Amino acid sequence: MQLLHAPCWPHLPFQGCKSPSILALVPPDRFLQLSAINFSLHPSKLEKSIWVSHRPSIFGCGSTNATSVEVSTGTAENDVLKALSQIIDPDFGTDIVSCGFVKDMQINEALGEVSFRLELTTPACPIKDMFEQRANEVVLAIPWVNKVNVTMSAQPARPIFAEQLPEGLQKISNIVAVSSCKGGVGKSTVAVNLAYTLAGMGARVGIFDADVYGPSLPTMVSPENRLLEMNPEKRTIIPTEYLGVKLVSFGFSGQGRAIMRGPMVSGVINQLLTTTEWGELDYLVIDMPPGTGDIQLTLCQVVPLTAAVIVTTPQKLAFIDVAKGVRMFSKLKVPCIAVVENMCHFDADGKRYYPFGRGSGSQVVQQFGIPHLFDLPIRPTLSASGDSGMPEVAADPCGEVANTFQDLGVCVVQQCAKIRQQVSTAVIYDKSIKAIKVKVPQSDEEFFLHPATVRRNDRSAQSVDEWTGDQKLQYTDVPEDIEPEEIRPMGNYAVSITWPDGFSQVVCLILFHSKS
Ligand SMILES: Nc1ncnc2c1ncn2[C@@H]1O[C@H](COP(=O)(O)OP(=O)(O)OP(=O)(O)O)[C@@H](O)[C@H]1O
Repeated sequence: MQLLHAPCWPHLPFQGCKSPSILALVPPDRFLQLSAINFSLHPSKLEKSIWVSHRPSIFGCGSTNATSVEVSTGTAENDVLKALSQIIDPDFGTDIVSCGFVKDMQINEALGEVSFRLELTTPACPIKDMFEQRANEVVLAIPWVNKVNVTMSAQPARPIFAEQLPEGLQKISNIVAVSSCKGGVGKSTVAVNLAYTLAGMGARVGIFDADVYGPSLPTMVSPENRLLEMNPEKRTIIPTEYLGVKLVSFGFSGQGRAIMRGPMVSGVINQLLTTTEWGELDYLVIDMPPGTGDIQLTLCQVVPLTAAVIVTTPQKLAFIDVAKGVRMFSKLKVPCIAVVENMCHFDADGKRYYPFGRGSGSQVVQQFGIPHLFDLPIRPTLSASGDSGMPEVAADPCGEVANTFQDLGVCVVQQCAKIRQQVSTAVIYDKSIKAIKVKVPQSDEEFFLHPATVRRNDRSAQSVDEWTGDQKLQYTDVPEDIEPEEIRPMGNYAVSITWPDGFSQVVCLILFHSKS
């Protein structure tokens, strides 16, 4: 049988990580052959354990634990859950109960009082008010209910292998790269205004200006403190802040523009990014240096990027550059979620002009299957606000530019949540048939794995001696009827399975390219 070739995920911090089990992602027909072969072996002989099929797809912002309705199953609870299941998350196309948003339900049947929490993965969820309002409405419509108390919360998804990341990055839920392949197309303008839009939506946000040669951030914002402070004991950098957004740029280091060679630049960027005390952030927006060379590649490998937004201008020539950027992210397995076509038109004398031509953005969208395209017109105010140190979306939050950024912000929030959700809905435990169910997104196909086999195939240091490779966890140590207690997504490409003995098994989802 032909073996499958597994590409590595260079942007994930696997180095030094204690060999997690691998849920390899293979075409469904391969899965059955491989699983049969693997599972017929004694676990000590297994190199990689479980084989699952999966492809990236879907999006939304609810909690990512699809099996976590924490209620008993009395009639009253069933009434409430049934009512709540009428509410469909428009992004996931699934009801909020199946999505696992409903938590901590408490019911006092005698008084007709119901309380529960709707847990989302991001405080910036654009439809959180709709969820809250509809949840109140549908539960109040139950005949025996007199009072409903809905609380909203957000449980930001933890980054993959958080403990393996540099300390400063450990509490950042989503890292979004804003990239262009040419300079001067408006990448920094988009990065800064996107970041302030996300902050305006209620998220905790940081901006990292990774352009060492020509940092734009110091011009575009006006923090009181224009120099980064160091924590001398921890040897870390404390970001400066403007209008509630944390900021780090080489331009705030007091060293002006850099005259450095590529490897030095990479070193400086990585040091700035990873030694910063970012604290808890929902989104870190990275204003990437223009281009697709070593500096950009190294940066992508150091940080676990959730997604990328590509900025371009309408010229035909720009298309070629953008294509390079999309290919770079694709190689690094970072999903490109949106293209912003900047300076696409301007309005004058009641007419619309397209000074750089039309169609390059839509060509990118079509050719590379990027789902969203945003047009940003030429606006003197956008340029002026950039130069004045006050982002346009903050200066004029109801203006046309702010509206476009609001749409982009909603897109980023939804896409980031969906990227995580695809992992959580890809792997869940189906208690009724006592099997770990693995769903192939964008298809009806599913696989069922025997929980004991999954547990036995763990390859972490707790189950296998790291030095000798000898099996520590013996086949008979795992009861045949073991059931997982919880399956949680970790970052884009892994789930953590908690077992009754408290052991937390990290299982990676890795896309396989079949060499058939
Ligand atoms: N839509 C727009 N309308 C008017 N001016 C704009 C627009 N977008 C960007 N600009 C202006 O164009 C100039 C370049 O923009 P910006 O610095 O964002 O580009 P960049 O791609 O980040 O450039 P670099 O690669 O050199 O950092 C800035 O002065 C900015 O204010």
